[in-house]
Amino acid sequence: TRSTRPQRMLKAVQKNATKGNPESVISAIDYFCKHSEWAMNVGDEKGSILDSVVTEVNPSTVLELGTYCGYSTVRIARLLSPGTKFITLEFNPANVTVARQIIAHAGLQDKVTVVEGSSGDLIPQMKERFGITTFDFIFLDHWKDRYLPDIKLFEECGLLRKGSVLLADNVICPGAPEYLEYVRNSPRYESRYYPAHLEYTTLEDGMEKSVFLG
Ligand SMILES: O=C(NC/C=C/[C@H]1O[C@@H](Sc2ccncc2)[C@H](O)[C@@H]1O)c1cc([N+](=O)[O-])cc(O)c1O
Ligand SMILES: [Mg+2]
Repeated sequence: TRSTRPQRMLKAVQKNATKGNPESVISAIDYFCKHSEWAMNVGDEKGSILDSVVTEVNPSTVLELGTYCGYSTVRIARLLSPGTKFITLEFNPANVTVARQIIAHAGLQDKVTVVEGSSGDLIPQMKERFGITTFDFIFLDHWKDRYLPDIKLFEECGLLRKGSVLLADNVICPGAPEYLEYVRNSPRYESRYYPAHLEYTTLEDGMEKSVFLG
């Protein structure tokens, strides 16, 4: 049967990227998406914004929602200090399989744990299963209608501390209007919008950075 887009992306990485070289994995995926098949990776423009926020926060604990093929996982993991706890959640087992191989090709398999399951089920398990008390940095890039329920879940589970940073992809396209309304109007967050474009296109998109105030 026909291969899937994530499988074809993995093949492109294995063919064109140097093992152990995260930059070459990032470039190979961006090249594949620009010249072969569009895919919903955060991309190079928004990826640079992600890089700058991760670098600024220099987190000790990181959570990513929506691994997909591992592109943003590699972008984040390559910037982390040794000993940082990084967990990424992915619902689709086929994506887990591809992501783990792309992360391994970058040589970053020891920097991140890819957990199969849905954020709604796994967020309440973070403390007991992974010994996490609070997250310093959270990247939201999964189902857009899960952004709002999941940020509320973080609050309920006591997983945010004063200064925790949440960065959300796609707040314009496809959009997460209820999430935006919440973080921009809640007195418990300081929010800032980073304008950009939908990956590999000229369509408007952007990322919202929200700092939990405690
Ligand atoms: O739909 C988008 N992203 C949803 C991503 C979903 C990913 O996360 C899990 S869902 C899940 C659920 C619960 N917990 C963990 C993972 C899916 O299996 C997929 O791997 C999207 C769409 C566009 N676009 O242009 O259409 C552009 C983007 O940048 C996007 O991120
Ligand atoms: Mg996205």
